[in-house]
Amino acid sequence: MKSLTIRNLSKTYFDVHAGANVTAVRDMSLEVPAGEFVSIVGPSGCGKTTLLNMIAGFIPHTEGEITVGGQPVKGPGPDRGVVFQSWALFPWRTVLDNVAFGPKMRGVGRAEREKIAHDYLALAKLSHAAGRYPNELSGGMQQRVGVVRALANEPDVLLMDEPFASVDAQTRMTLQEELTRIWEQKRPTVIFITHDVAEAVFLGNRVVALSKGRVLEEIAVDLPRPRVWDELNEDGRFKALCGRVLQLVRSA
Ligand SMILES: Nc1ncnc2c1ncn2[C@@H]1O[C@H](COP(=O)(O)OP(=O)(O)OP(=O)(O)O)[C@@H](O)[C@H]1O
Repeated sequence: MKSLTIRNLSKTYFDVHAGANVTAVRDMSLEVPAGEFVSIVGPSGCGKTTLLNMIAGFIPHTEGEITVGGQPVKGPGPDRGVVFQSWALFPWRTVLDNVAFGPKMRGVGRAEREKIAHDYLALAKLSHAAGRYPNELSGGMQQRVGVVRALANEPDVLLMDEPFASVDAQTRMTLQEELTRIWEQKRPTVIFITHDVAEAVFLGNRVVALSKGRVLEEIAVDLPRPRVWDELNEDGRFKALCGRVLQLVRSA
């Protein structure tokens, strides 16, 4: 697993509609030690997705530096896995082949990549769906497969942009519990963007609140793990942390 360092990072877009520059990320610095789970919250337009896209190497930054394991990010790479809200599985491949696709691209042989895929599907309690096609799965299951597919690449850094936003509340809670469980076993470094304050606190070791392209405040989440909703729903510390993060987001 690798650390992530963001130093004095800025991103300015040229907005063709307004005919002017827009600064989406402004002199931002953030240190994420290897294996940490960081949740990122902030109001719409504060630069969350821009930040994630720069870490992924999908878009260039204007100023500053991003390093993963000490190496500067110059473009996309297998050390960083990305999961978006729209999961876009390959519809013509089974669940197993979707999950095995990343290892296949890395040149892993069939037997080995299928073993990797089976292991990750088992971790996410999806073994029964291995032979199905995406259109035979519910939205929540597709979302889980999307997460598992990213994990099967064993990235050092996992970048997640509101991956559970479009599933029902019940499924979302299950996905959150599964993600924390898998993270505890594999310990990738995670950057998780969400608008959901309770989700940010439930998942993270730390919640970073952004405002207008800058880090507004960082809040350590010292709740014990494993975290399960039945316990945390009643936990005074959890509620207090959610209250604090909500206040920050509203003031941002
Ligand atoms: N390709 C682009 N061209 C011009 N401006 C852009 C572009 N992408 C984003 N922006 C602007 O940059 C700012 C930050 O956008 P970004 O999508 O990173 O915010 P966000 O925090 O992820 O928002 P949301 O929570 O609504 O997804 C916004 O003002 C947005 O309009």
